Amino acid sequence: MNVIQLHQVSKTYTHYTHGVDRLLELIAHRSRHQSFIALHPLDLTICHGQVVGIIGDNGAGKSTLLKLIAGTLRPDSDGQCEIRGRVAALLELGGGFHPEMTGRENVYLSGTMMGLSLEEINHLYDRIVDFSGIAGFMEQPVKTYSSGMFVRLAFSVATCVEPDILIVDEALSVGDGAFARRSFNRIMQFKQAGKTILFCSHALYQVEAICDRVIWLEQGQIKQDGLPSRVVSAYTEAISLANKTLLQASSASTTSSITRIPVEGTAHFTDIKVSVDGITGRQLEALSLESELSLTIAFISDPNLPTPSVGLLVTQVDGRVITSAGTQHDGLIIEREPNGKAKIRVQFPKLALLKGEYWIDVYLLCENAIHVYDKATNIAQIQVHQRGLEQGVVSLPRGWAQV
Ligand SMILES: Nc1ncnc2c1ncn2[C@@H]1O[C@H](COP(=O)(O)OP(=O)(O)OP(=O)(O)O)[C@@H](O)[C@H]1O
Repeated sequence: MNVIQLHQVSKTYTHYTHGVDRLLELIAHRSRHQSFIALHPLDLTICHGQVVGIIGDNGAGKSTLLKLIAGTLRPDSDGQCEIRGRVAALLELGGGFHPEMTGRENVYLSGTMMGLSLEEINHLYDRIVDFSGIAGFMEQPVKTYSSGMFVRLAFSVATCVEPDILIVDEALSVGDGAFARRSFNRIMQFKQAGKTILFCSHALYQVEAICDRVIWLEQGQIKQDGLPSRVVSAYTEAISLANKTLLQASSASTTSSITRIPVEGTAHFTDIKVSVDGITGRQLEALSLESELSLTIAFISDPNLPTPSVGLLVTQVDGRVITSAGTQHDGLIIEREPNGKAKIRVQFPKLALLKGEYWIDVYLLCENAIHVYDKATNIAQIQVHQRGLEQGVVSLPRGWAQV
């Protein structure tokens, strides 16, 4: 059954160079704006129970598309959006909340706007507050909330009202780690319960892990729509070279041996060392099929959490993933100290990469290797040299025979 059906839906925004132009336009009845097509006319059908990821560069039109589906934005006049079922959307921080009203009042307001009766909201109220974890702030105006508190409450409302369609726009990247994990688990429960989910994120790994269909938007048009593995890798290939040119570790914790105790429900790296043939560094040289690449990875985690898993990616300069490895996939059971600390090593003897420049990204993930607790991207750059003329990026183990 189709629950979302868009027919020739587009969105054009009006851009004014100066704020005052809007007023002058009204007074003088002369156009002082430019029209900007954020979304070109598109047709889209989403079936009940599909988990659809929306990916694309900044400004590609992802949020615009989600807002049109959520009904918080009107399409241009020719388009038609048909939506079946109750929609709960987490689109912008505090979107739908009234800043002057208290958390409690906003819960009732949001519930009413989603079509719930007073009795239904009364019935759900404690559950919403309980999941949000901000019971002590429900009588305060939400304008006093931090961004994390906004997300907590908005997420609780959106998911406790049992929507048929859940729309999540990057919301999980805000909020603290423990809540991010809980909300992630809740999304997975929705998926298991067969709900329809639209999930927009720049975290491609998560999109691929969660979704069963991915739509790649480019400059307001659907560039690809299909299986996550295909669409995500096509998108990754298209991401510009510029993304990888700087040696930047995205997590400050990667090499600095920080051992602060993690917040409840979270985990983070405390140290990552990358070495080739015993030399440790962030810019390393290796000899194809001879050198040994080794990573020593230390992390600390809330001891009450299931033991996290660790994954790594070897990528090329354009972001293309060459290979990956993970403790969960490889069946390593990491042993932690009672305080939640652990240290592991992975070795790649006789490095099978051929000549070229490679980068290493390391991820600290939940026990199912989906939710990301911490990441260290571009943690090291490996320049691989080779003796022979073998072509490509990897050397496959092989056997030749005369037959
Ligand atoms: N209210 C608005 N008024 C004018 N232009 C807008 C408005 N909202 C979005 N745009 C423009 O429309 C384009 C698409 O924006 P949109 O937020 O949908 O992109 P996105 O793919 O979600 O980007 P990001 O990944 O950065 O969130 C952008 O160029 C943006 O500047």
